[in-house]
Amino acid sequence: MPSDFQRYTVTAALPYANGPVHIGHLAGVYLPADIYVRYLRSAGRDVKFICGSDEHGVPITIRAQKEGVTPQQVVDKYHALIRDSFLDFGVSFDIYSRTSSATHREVSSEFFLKLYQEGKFIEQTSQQYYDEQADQFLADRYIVGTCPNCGNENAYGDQCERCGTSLSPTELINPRSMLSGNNPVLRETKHWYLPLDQYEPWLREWIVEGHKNDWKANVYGQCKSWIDQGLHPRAVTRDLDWGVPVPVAGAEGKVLYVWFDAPIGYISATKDLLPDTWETYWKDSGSKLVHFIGKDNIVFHCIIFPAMLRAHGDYILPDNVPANEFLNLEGDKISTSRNWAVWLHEYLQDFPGQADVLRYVLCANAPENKDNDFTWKDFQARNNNELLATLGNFVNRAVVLTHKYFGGQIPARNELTEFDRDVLQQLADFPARIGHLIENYRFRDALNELMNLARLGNKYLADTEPWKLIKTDEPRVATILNIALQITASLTTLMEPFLPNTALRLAGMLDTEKTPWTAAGHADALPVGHQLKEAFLLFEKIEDATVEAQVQKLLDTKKANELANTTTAPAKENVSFEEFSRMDLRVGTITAAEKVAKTKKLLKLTVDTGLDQRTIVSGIAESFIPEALVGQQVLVLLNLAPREIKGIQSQGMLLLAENADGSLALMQPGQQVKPGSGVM
Ligand SMILES: Nc1ncnc2c1ncn2[C@@H]1O[C@H](COP(=O)(O)OP(=O)(O)OP(=O)(O)O)[C@@H](O)[C@H]1O
Ligand SMILES: [Zn+2]
Repeated sequence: MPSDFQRYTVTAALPYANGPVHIGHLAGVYLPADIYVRYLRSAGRDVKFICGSDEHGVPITIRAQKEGVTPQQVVDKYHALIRDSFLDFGVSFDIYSRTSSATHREVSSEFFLKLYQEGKFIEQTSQQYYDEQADQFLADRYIVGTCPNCGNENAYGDQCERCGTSLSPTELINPRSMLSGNNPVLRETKHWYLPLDQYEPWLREWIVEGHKNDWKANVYGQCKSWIDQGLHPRAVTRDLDWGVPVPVAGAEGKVLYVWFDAPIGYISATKDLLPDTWETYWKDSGSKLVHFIGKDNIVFHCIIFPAMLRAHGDYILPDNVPANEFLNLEGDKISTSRNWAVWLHEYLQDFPGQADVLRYVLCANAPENKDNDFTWKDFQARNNNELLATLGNFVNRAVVLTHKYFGGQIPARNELTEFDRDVLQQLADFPARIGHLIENYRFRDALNELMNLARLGNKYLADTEPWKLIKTDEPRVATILNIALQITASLTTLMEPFLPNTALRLAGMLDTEKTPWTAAGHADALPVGHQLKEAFLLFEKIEDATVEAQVQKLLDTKKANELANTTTAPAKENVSFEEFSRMDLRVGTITAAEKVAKTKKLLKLTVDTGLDQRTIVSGIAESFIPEALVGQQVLVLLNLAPREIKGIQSQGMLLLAENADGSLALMQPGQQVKPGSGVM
């Protein structure tokens, strides 16, 4: 479906600058956006790729307070980290701006002011929660309480993260201030609201009627359900001191709501990029606006922001919002606060030069229509079995054989067989097919088609077996390798949106320039006699140990989270001193230790108690190696009634501390003491 748009304005969700980028962000938003844009550029379209950090809002001020720094310091740190890791990953933004910039303040203020002056807002005074100790209104996440929907005791003032319900602070049961922990009081405050209910008929016509067929089912479905439920006026200002000040008199101490200012950030970033011509990309109906986002941002990009743009009147509306579902990690929801993520900057450090492997895996497994799971095992398998065994192997064979038989020069194509013609015809069809899929936001299918071209190449070489023919029919081998190399040249062009670094390296090996999309699919991309550079491997095998180390890192995180979450057991009832003194607690020295046969947990210990050498059976085999226990001093309860365990008479008990993860630690005297010393 070749479009009649003259230019494209492509945005990717502004990352919130209170944490680094993880693989969920990439798979959901930045990678598909980058593939789309790289393809459009290759196809010769006029496109601007816009992004930047979202730097306002309550989570940032809360984080700053916790860390004892200013909000500006928080956003400076994460803005730089996010910007640099995107760059290393090859996300080819035309601009990566930020909403704390002067341009943004100006553009968002003007936007608000125009709507204000034209009477597009409702002004409303209402009762809102106020923390008297902190002397502050409690916006959004500054207030927590019990969710009226699911009973979660830690729901936020704007949303319950457990059941996903969007809330207003006054709906919370038993509200508490995040600042002081106190119960807040209600106070009057004035805010401006965008009356979304007034836009409902228009939104219904534009989305429910107008985009039924071209928007993704998950996006369309969510929008329709929001509209069907009925829309309500939404406050676009907050009582807060971090953000764009509300630019009207009498609004001191108020800022624009972060979800009002953030999408305007796309516009201000475009203005930063193109101070003179930015308006063409936002106001000319020949511009196609596409927002790449994850599913939790759908309502903001499909309902609220379009209503804002419509209220303003000068702007175009998004042509499509191809939102993705969520990527999970090893079966669990990715979470910044629980550190359950593969962080982009860490990946780039752990896998230097292998950004494309992650790009490949995240695209092949992207959550396009449903939530999906990233596992390290799948990562390894896709690298070793697909990138290396299919794509890398084909290219390597074609180039190595050409060096071996023809000194690295493209050999002449001689008489063609039926098979050759068929393969060349198939080759010719790939660019349009892949391009069509990308233009329809079907990136997984597009990548699979790219791999189908590599599979075609592999099959062609496997079926024609040039390494066998070389002794008898050199002209035939020349034809075969010529065709294999034409496929390789097309692969270079067609892989660029997905695997830009590999495309560059392969172009180096073929000694060609970067070619436009239209140059792919041709039988004469590489002229006869053209000299290739030396062959090298495009992909490396990823070993078991490498992915095991990554899995271990996640297991460590899981353990740390469990430890942090376990609650200390409640206190037991009091005992009298008399009861306590009846216990004969002593220091003993372990003189021998061995595993009890046919058990997993039991060790048979011999302990020197000062009175005797006695046998104690203890369930500690999973925490200690027997040899390491010999010579250790331990606390022993001597007069615990003897008991037979697995046929062994056990006399007494070792005292141990148990960690939340079940691991055990010996209770030992702080220094060596005589065996049999009493404990009191
Ligand atoms: N696991 C995920 N899978 C797909 N998309 C995601 C995922 N996590 C976040 N996104 C998307 O990435 C974009 C940027 O996310 P944003 O910076 O707002 O962080 P977030 O949604 O708060 O994520 P997190 O809570 O993990 O930090 C948003 O459009 C969001 O929908
Ligand atoms: Zn809930």
